[in-house]
Amino acid sequence: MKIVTAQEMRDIDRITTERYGVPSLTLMENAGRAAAEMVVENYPEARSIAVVCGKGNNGGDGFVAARHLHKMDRGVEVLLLADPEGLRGDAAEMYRQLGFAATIVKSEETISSNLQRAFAEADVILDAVLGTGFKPPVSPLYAKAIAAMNASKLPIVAVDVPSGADSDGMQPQSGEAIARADAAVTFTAPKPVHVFGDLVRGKTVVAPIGSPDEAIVSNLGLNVITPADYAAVLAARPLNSNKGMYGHALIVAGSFGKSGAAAMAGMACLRAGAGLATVATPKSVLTSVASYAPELMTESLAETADGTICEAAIWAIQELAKKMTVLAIGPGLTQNAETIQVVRELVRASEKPMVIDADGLNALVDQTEVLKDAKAATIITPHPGEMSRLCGISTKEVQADRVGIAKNFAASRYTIVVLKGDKTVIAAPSGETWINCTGNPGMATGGTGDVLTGILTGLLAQHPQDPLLCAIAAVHLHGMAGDLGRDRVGEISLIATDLIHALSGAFERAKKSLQKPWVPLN
Ligand SMILES: NC(=O)C1=CN([C@@H]2O[C@H](COP(=O)(O)OP(=O)(O)OC[C@H]3O[C@@H](n4cnc5c(N)ncnc54)[C@H](O)[C@@H]3O)[C@@H](O)[C@H]2O)[C@H](O)CC1
Ligand SMILES: [K+]
Repeated sequence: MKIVTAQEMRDIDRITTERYGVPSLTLMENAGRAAAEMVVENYPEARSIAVVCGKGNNGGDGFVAARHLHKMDRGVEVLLLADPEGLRGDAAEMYRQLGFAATIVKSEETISSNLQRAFAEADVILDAVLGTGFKPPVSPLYAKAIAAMNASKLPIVAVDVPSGADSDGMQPQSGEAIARADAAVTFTAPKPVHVFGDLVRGKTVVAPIGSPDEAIVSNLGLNVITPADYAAVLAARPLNSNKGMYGHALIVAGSFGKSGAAAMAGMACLRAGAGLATVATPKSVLTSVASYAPELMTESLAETADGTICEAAIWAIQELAKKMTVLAIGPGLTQNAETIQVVRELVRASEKPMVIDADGLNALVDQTEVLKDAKAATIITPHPGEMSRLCGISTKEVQADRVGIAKNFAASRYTIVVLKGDKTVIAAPSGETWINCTGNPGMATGGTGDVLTGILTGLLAQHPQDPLLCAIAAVHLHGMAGDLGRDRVGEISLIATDLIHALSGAFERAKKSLQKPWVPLN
């Protein structure tokens, strides 16, 4: 789903009205109704809602939401931070249609006590103070309103954007002058703040309000991953399926002391739906990898004195690869000098699509040209540290421009880059770029990267012709599995195998979300 700027959103609204004949008042009606539904869905127990409205169209959405909440038998108090006479256009019309009296709070002296009194009687606050029309700095009156909302203990649902936030900001935002938000509903398409702002604690959803797809255009060139973007991966299988239809993945992984990385990648690959998964691993660790799960096949490789894959294994791996659909190289390999040579030779010569991760990437430091010359599609999955080594810059520099760095590397090495971390970036050689919003800090634990490699390889085994589709699907599902695992065991106790167990739930959640009109971003 495209990310659009505030100005592009205004253009989309205008074009929707001018070219597609949808009145702007209808857009506002749909937006306000979605906001009311978001409150009820997220807080079904809430009996009383305080709707705080500014004087622009964001406030207009608030009036519509208030009318609908009232119709849904909720107690509603509208707190209008302006003179009703000063309302214009659609917002003025929606104010007229409200159907009950609003409380006008426009004095800086009394606003705090007025809002405190209203909040004492409410269960939820709907924040409709400022939206995409906000120009900093926040006026003193609005600043007091935002401070009062933030000081209350109530959950806050943001209409469009948390008030006071920069809609177009591409970095995390914080500060006193921005409303905190526990949930947000935005309209038509997400703005950069919804993806990069780190302002909403809970769910952010995008509600369609009447703009046709053709009207949603953006020059940002950035997309956020949603299940609809990888629906092909979620499709039901034909009844006459056999395992040959879902590919055979070869995972070259593991070393003495790191058998778990190989096993987790292999299991995640199977849980992602690969027909068959074979883990090729040094002789001395084969038994431990094989004993992890009976469904995994294993191949024993010649090894160095350190129990890592040795150069003599290259021929055997290449022979094996001939029968495979896809290859993954990296989890738990170590940086043994011989093993590094194995990786380089495999990447150089492979004729099958490849996922390269972890020590597979460390082996390519100063050798990244090999990616450009690869015979088949490659997907690399570096974390920021690995990316910094591949690019010869510091991790801090990578983190300061994650999108730019991933895009450059993808275009110059002709590879798909999955730059991991909070808000994983996926960049394709074509310039197409995706951002992921699923996942949580609990996933910062050993082995979650191996699980991602496994999921990605499993999807690629099924869809070898579409590596970008597999990359966006794998990253989104992996984050969702992390969220489901977190809901079960908590952020602190989450471990990588929880993600493997939760992957089936992630597939189910993604499929379910295809049925809903609202698009969840996280
Ligand atoms: N498709 C859609 O996205 C739709 C969105 N809608 C909603 O409309 C707002 C944008 O409305 P707009 O009137 O352009 O702007 P705002 O309401 O966000 O704010 C403008 C309003 O506030 C004043 N203002 C601006 N900056 C400040 C400031 N620093 N301090 C105080 N006041 C400020 C300004 O003068 C204006 O009066 C969008 O977010 C959606 O919620 C529509 O409903 C239709 C479809
Ligand atoms: K708002």
